[in-house]
Amino acid sequence: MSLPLVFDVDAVVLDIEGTTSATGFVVDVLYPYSRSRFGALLAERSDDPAVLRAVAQVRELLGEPDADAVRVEKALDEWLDDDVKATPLKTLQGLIWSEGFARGDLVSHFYDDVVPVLRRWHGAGVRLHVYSSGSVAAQRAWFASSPDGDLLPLVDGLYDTENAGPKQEPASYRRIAEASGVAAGRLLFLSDRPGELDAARAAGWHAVGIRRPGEPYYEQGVGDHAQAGSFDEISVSVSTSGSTT
Ligand SMILES: CSCCC(=O)C(=O)COP(=O)(O)O
Ligand SMILES: [Mg+2]
Repeated sequence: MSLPLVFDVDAVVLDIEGTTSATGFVVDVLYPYSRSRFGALLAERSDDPAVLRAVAQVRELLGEPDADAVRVEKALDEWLDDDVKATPLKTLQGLIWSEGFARGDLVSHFYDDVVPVLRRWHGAGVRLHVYSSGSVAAQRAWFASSPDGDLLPLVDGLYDTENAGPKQEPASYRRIAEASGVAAGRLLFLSDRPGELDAARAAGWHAVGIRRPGEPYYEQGVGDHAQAGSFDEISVSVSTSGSTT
């Protein structure tokens, strides 16, 4: 095992897929669950403001202002096939999944090392935030319905591509720092994707790449970022002299 990575920060910001949780679970369990329900959602809840807004965003991304429900569903399915993290896809998935979690159809997944470490960091006064392409609604349901019970009390802030912006742009990380009231240099981002780590670092954050065998980005690696194979390899504390904005 490598030496622990040691950070004195006020908050840790967590990516979900590939970092706290298995991409395979998301793709094999959550994606089919949403795919089989898009048609009904578009047909039966076309007046729901969240659905209306997402459909408008799909049409805009397609450049097809008149796309009907069949065309919109086809686009959603194609984005799912290619794991495109399009905001309206994530919004509609979030609506479907949050209802699936509430009904007890779905239970989320966390790697074994994650929950004990999150509890330890939270107990030590480290603030925990989530920044995922999954929508805030999906994140809330994901943390509330874990195999270890409701983990939402551990989490202070939830950020997605709608309220923060794309994960590969430094401006999104600046927005999160501003919204959370934590100075950039007091934030640590954990993610499996090098482009996201680059963007966080460009915004002045600390960043650690999480590399788990079997994950899509494992072979590619995380460039010149510090890396860990599990959360156990990362030590986080909050010094009393830490400056927050
Ligand atoms: C509970 S979020 C579901 C996972 C998901 O749809 C997703 O796109 C996660 O992407 P991430 O940014 O966490 O890698
Ligand atoms: Mg990820």
